[in-house]
Amino acid sequence: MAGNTSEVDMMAAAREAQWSAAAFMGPGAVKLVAPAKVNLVLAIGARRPDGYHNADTVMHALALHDTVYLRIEAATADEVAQAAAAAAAAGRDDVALGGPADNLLVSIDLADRTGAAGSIAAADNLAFIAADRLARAVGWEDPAHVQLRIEKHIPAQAGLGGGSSDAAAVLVGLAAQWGLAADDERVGECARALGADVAFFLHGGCAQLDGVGEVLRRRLTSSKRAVVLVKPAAGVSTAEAFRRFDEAPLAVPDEVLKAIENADDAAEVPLFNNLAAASEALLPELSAVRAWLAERVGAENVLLSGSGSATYALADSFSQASALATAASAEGWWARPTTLSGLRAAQVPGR
Ligand SMILES: C[C@@](CO)(OP(=O)(O)O)[C@H](O)COP(=O)(O)OP(=O)(O)OC[C@H]1O[C@@H](n2ccc(N)nc2=O)[C@H](O)[C@@H]1O
Ligand SMILES: Nc1ncnc2c1ncn2[C@@H]1O[C@H](COP(=O)(O)OP(=O)(O)O)[C@@H](O)[C@H]1O
Repeated sequence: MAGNTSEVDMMAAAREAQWSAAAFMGPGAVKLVAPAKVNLVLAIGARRPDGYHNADTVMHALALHDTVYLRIEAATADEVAQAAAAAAAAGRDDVALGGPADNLLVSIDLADRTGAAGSIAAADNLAFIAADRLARAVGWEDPAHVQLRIEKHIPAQAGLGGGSSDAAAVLVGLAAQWGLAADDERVGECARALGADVAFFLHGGCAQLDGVGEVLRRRLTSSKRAVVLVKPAAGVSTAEAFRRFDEAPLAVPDEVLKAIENADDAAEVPLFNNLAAASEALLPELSAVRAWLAERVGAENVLLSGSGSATYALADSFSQASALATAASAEGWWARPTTLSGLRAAQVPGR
């Protein structure tokens, strides 16, 4: 039985390697890095009439990242329409049609590397929504097949911004492929409209944002400090965390706001998150993760990232982060050692 399983795994791995090489080598294929983030500070304020909350946040990119491959194949309008009809008839949900003239047939191959495979229909994938929105914003009407392969190392519903970062990477990749300037304001507008987290990933590193968390205020000097991420199997829905927050909103102490304003360097930012209590109320296991980490690195170095369900702890060294990840895995939690980083959603040079 064990022999069979490993044979099957090897076949799957070989097929996947072949698929990947065949589809994404050669002209027109690009490789993009889509980093995760943590919120060093998440200071949630008042609820606005549109349902979103004012948020003052300091985000930091991580070395942990998804990898997004993008390949565009020119096609005729008829070919796109026929392929879309065939995919719909076959009930395929890995393909979605977008663009201002229904001119982009986007296929998404999601390869899970987190060990917690979740399937997302292409039409719901933020990577597709990003492509669709950007094509509409710039009036890109050329018919084409857009092939995306997303290797997911960032778990979903973790507060690590994986979906948002994939979306930012697609914006960056398509903008380059379509000859838009790197700072074309329509790219930034699409990012801000896609969700509160997407805009950060266009800047990356360490940055302070306000608005609902999508408006860049300023950049801070980034850090390379080692970090361990620990996440229970269950995720937290961001929308639900905010609903719970509204039942008992927690104010942000003035000292926190002052400390953010005075910090020029990520290392000077005190960790703070007034959404964490709402997420802990939704998922009590988060308190256990927090207590477990606090005992090992001190409570001041431990925080829930965004709405969770990943908690991060700043470690003294990468080997300490690795040892903590091993011990946390033994508790049954998903855990990874990584570092804070200066990464942003970007094309890998030479690809
Ligand atoms: C809380 C934060 C902190 O970085 O991150 P995550 O934990 O999701 O990673 C973000 O503000 C989330 O950003 P993002 O994940 O892009 O959320 P969105 O899709 O924009 O919003 C999901 C839902 O959360 C609520 N929401 C989000 C942001 C905000 N400032 N106020 C809100 O009330 C809204 O109900 C919205 O419908
Ligand atoms: N490319 C994607 N990767 C992960 N999740 C995605 C993606 N596109 C859409 N989603 C949806 O968005 C939800 C939240 O995204 P996620 O990356 O988990 O961010 P966060 O935990 O930071 O809010 C997921 O539960 C999933 O349903």
